Order: sequence, then C-alpha cells, then structure tokens
Amino acid sequence: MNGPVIEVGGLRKSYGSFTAVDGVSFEVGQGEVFALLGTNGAGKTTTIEILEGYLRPSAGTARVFGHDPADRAALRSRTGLVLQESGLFGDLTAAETVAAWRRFTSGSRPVAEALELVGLSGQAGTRVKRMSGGERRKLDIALATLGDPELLFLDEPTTGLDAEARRKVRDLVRDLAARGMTVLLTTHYLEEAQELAARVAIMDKGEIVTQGTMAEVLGRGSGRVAFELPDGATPEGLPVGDGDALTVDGRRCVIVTADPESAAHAVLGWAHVRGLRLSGLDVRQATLEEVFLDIADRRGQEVRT
Ligand SMILES: Nc1ncnc2c1ncn2[C@@H]1O[C@H](COP(=O)(O)OP(=O)(O)OP(=O)(O)O)[C@@H](O)[C@H]1O
Repeated sequence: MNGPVIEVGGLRKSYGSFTAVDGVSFEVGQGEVFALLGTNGAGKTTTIEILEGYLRPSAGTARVFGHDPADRAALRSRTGLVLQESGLFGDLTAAETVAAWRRFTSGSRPVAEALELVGLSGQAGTRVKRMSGGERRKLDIALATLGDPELLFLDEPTTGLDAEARRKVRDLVRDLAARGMTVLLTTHYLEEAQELAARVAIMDKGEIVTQGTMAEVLGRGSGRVAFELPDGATPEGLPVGDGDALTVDGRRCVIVTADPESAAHAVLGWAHVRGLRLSGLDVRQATLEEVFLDIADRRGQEVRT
C-alpha cells in the first residue's frame, strides 16, 4: 500500500524537434519533501505540469499515488497545487476567498482554521489587492491545502518575495511537512531547498544530472577548509591532497577539497609540528548552491568545447 507517492520513469516531453524533458526518472516517498532544482528552462515546470495532469508526456511513465496524473477524478482530493502564477481575485477578502474556494473542495477545513494554518488570521478581512506578496502566497497555500491533501505541488512558492516573507513561507512548508504532507518543491533559492528538502534532483537541459538524499548530493560537491596563518608563518609544506586546491591570500588560506574532514586533520597536524596556532579555522561541506554552480559550470563547459 505504501509505495512511492510519485514515480517517474524515462519521462520525455518534446515540442517538435525540441526536447524539454529528456528521460527523467525519480521517486518521491510518502511524507518526503523533494526538491526539483535546475537552471532556467531545465524542464522543472514541464515535469511538474505532467505530474499535475496538465500536460501529456511524449514518452515514459508518470504515476501519482499509482494513478495516471491525467486521472484528475482519482487525484483531485489527494493533491494540492500552488502554481507559479496565482489566480486570486483582488476585490475579495482573504476570508471570502477561502469561503469561495471551500465550495469546490470536499472535506475542506473551516475558513478560520484555514487562515490560522498559514498565519493569516489577522488578515481575514483584508482584500487580496491590499495584501503583500508574501501574504498572497500564504493565501495560495491555504487554498491548496484546504482539503488537507496528501501531496502538495509547490512551484517556486517564494519567487519574488523578500527575505522575511520567504522565511515565513518556508516555515509554513516545514509545518506542513511535519504534519506528514508529501511536498514536491521547485525553487531557485538553493538555501531554501537545502533547508527544507530531504531529497533533491538537479536538472539541466531536460535531464537530471544529479539526485539523492541532501547529504549524498552535498557530499558530491567540494568542501572547504579555511584558516589564517599566524604572523610570520608561511604556507610552505602545507599538506594538499591529490585533486585538492590551495589558494593563499595574505595570511588567509583556503583548501577546496572533496574530503574537508581529512584535509582539516592534515592541516592541524602540519600546524602542530610547527607549533603554529591557526585562527579562524572553518571546515565545511559544499553548500547546495556550490554543488549547483559547479554542475552548471561543468555543463556549460561541455557545451562550449
Ligand atoms: N509549449 C511549449 N512549446 C515549446 N517549448 C516549450 C513549451 N513549453 C515549454 N517549452 C520549453 O521547454 C523548456 C523547459 O521549460 P520549463 O518551463 O519546464 O523550464 P523550468 O525548468 O521550469 O524553467 P524556469 O526555472 O525558468 O521556470 C524551456 O526551454 C521552454 O522554453
């Protein structure tokens, strides 16, 4: 019974001779937040729209709760959608908007509860056109989750919002995930994906170029060991492993390495035998943004050569 919520295998979508999605495969398990990331035009929205049942694939399979996504009757009550463009009516208040939406959503929660869930109780009487971008986004999420769906599609939920509004929407997504909702998220804010998602796939030019748990994907990037040498010390003989790169800028040294922990041990050993105290030691794995930029860089070079 508890198979994957989403199963995608060899998915392809072509427009004439252009292939927007080219053999994409991934699975999303129950209760998981899965981030589908990629450069502009990578094929994320196309993939999501196939899963939402709006587009038919050219080849491959897509299943949502074991159903063809086009079977909207089977899936409507189990899925919620937050699209890139929301279709709210400016003249309605937040409460009126939710009340109108409830008529089309079976098993929907009461208006006050729906607004409370997304932190909009104080804006119940505010007209949509007077609400901030972040508040409107929360209202979109309130509508998408009215019927307590098991799966929520979130296509760039925080694009265009300021940092504070993004944080609030992010907290809301975390709350929904904690309630057991499965979430398929696309975003261009990589720190957001890193914070929210347990698993991630990165797309480029229609293909998935890397995927796995967040830890696996971060582990594929280059980490860093950074520190400052004391006055008078030189970086001579600093241990730098095969494939690692050392840059020295005055007293500041940075080693870019696939294995930051081992590199840090080696550096500390080097400093110890010389009786040197290193300051500002910082050992860390790659961030998702660094992994992403690395991939974009490498893929860009592939195309140029
Ligand atoms: N109806 C269509 N006809 C032709 N090409 C299309 C059509 N719809 C999308 N495309 C192209 O398919 C590619 C993938 O688009 P898609 O919207 O899926 O990318 P995305 O990863 O969501 O990008 P973004 O991050 O910019 O939203 C783009 O190059 C786009 O121009």
